[in-house]
Amino acid sequence: MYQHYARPGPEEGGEATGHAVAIFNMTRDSRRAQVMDINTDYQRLWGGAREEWVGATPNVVEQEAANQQILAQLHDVLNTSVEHAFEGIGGREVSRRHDGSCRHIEWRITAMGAHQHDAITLVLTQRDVTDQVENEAQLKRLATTDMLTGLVNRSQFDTMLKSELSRQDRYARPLSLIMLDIDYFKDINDRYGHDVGDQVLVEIANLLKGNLRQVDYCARWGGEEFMLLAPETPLEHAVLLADKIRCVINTASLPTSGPITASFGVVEAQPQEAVKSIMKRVDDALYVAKEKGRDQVSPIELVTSTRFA
Ligand SMILES: Nc1nc2c(ncn2[C@@H]2O[C@H](COP(=O)(O)OP(=O)(O)OP(=O)(O)O)[C@@H](O)[C@H]2O)c(=O)[nH]1
Repeated sequence: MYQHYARPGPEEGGEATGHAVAIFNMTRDSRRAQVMDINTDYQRLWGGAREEWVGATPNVVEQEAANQQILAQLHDVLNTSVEHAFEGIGGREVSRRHDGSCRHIEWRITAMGAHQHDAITLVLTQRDVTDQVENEAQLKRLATTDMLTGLVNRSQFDTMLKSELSRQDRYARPLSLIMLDIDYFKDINDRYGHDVGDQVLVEIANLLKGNLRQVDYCARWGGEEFMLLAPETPLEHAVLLADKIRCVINTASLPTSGPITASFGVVEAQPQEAVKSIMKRVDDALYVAKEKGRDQVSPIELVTSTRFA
């Protein structure tokens, strides 16, 4: 719910503009918190007149139960802190402002002085960090998404694969990886132009998304290559899945005159297998599908040692 502040940061010393502030007190024997004063930004955030707030319980967060819980925890921390040792608590929550809008509010509570007559005066500071949270989310999306297709990109897929491999090891569950590559994609670009090529990639990405389970992962690996990761799926089922997608692509109505085909490599993760190893095996399997004439699925058992022996 909240965290202790180790030490105030450099910009956290005073009441910066745009910070909602409430000064309140709390007594040792009761969990009751009573507002002594508020600033206008606090009024802007929570509504109400200053006179209504004085004597009322401060709003750390909007939700009544969560607010009570924070104040109860604050009381416990204050009662167990050695005198002068309370460095503050804080957190970040989504709260509804008085105007009805939902905002990310960062808050912290620090002491204004030591206990006096068993009461302590505290300062609640709140800052609207919604823009910052949304910018961070947008940056994360940009860093992990392939801009053309909207699928996750290669580096994000690497992270997912690593984590799924360790989960598969931890719980000894099957996990399969499918790599697919559109056949003769260069010809599509050459014949219809790069824009149509891009459109084909987008439509195939949508077909992939539409034919996978929610728990499966789908990424654009680069160019005309895609990766599918299917948790809880042994090799035989992954081969069936790959073949279903192969047929879907074959029969899809795409912005080209003839059908488009794709080749598939399929492998199931081995116990304790490293990312590098499974990637090499799936790439080898795809190579076999291409060598055998394309428009087909090649599971790892069919990979002969001729190329890599
Ligand atoms: N339109 C478009 N083309 C791309 C994109 N990325 C890669 N390509 C093209 O994809 C083509 C891949 O060609 P190749 O690697 O020769 O493979 P291929 O023609 O599909 O042949 P096979 O894989 O052997 O069946 C190249 O012409 C690349 O320029 C992209 O984002 N958009």
